[in-house]
Amino acid sequence: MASIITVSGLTKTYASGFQALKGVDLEIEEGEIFALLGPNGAGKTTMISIICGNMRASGGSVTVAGHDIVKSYRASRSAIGLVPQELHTDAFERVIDTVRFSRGLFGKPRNDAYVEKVLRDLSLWDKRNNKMLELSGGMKRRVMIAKALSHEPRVLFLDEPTAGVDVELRRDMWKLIGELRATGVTIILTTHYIEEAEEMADRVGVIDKGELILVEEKATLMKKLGRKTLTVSLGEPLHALPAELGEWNLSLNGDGCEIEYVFDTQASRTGVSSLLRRLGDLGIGYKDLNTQQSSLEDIFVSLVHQEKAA
Ligand SMILES: Nc1ncnc2c1ncn2[C@@H]1O[C@H](COP(=O)(O)OP(=O)(O)OP(=O)(O)O)[C@@H](O)[C@H]1O
Repeated sequence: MASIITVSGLTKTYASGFQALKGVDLEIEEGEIFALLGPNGAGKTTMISIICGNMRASGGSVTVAGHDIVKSYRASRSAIGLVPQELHTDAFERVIDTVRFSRGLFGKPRNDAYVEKVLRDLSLWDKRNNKMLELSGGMKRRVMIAKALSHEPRVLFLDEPTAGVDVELRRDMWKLIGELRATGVTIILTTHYIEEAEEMADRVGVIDKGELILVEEKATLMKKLGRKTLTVSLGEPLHALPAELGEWNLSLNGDGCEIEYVFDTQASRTGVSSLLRRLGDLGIGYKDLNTQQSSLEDIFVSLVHQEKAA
């Protein structure tokens, strides 16, 4: 598939001397949904701000739809729709006017049929004459998307589209983004939520401390991330793990009162039932069992570790 965005050797050093991007290379394919994951301060917003032309890079280059973002700023910027994290619109403005106004900012001629299509696609047509202050939070978010789509961009950036929204609204937003992709728009979203990447993305990039440490097909990444930790609370503390438990990768914690087993949830045999059977055979009794999915933070930590070790 053809690339719609090419990022090469991108660096950013802020005036303070802080290096927020340390040479990022990335190709975004036309028509895909790409999720950019990263802990706070990783450099996601810095990278998006540079691609969208809101901030200057210190080094490297970016092209959007074939246009260099510095030499052909207007052409590259008009290929992009950006949905920022914060909602900022005039509370007293009508929905349809704010969307038309955004289109005008890009020098595009008025096109009522297109604006109607965008508003209908986002289920906002019935609200077109409402003032922004009369809308719910979810509707306001959809207006922000309508504004970003108003000038017919080929790429849509969504910066944490579901930060701080409830589960139901998050699911609506995922459905909506899937529908937008079906219209041919390439979508790049940043998120802290692994479920969001799992639900929507075709590919996932992980950025940490200004470096893109991994870019992978989602299916491959989910396989790697499908880890859980089983904690077995023992009836009696153990001084050491018996040799008979050597075939499982276990650790003994909590002053010998807990056995921890990290397993791969995608494996055909997780080893959980055989471990519990072996504990029974050895006469090791337990009071409680608890499993925990690796958190996004654990995953980052383990990815960063793997990267450093490699
Ligand atoms: N204007 C600035 N001057 C100096 N340092 C900055 C500036 N803006 C951002 N930074 C630093 O650059 C790093 C990357 O910030 P950025 O906002 O790109 O991260 P992020 O991945 O978007 O984080 P978050 O998930 O918290 O939004 C952070 O350490 C941040 O403190």
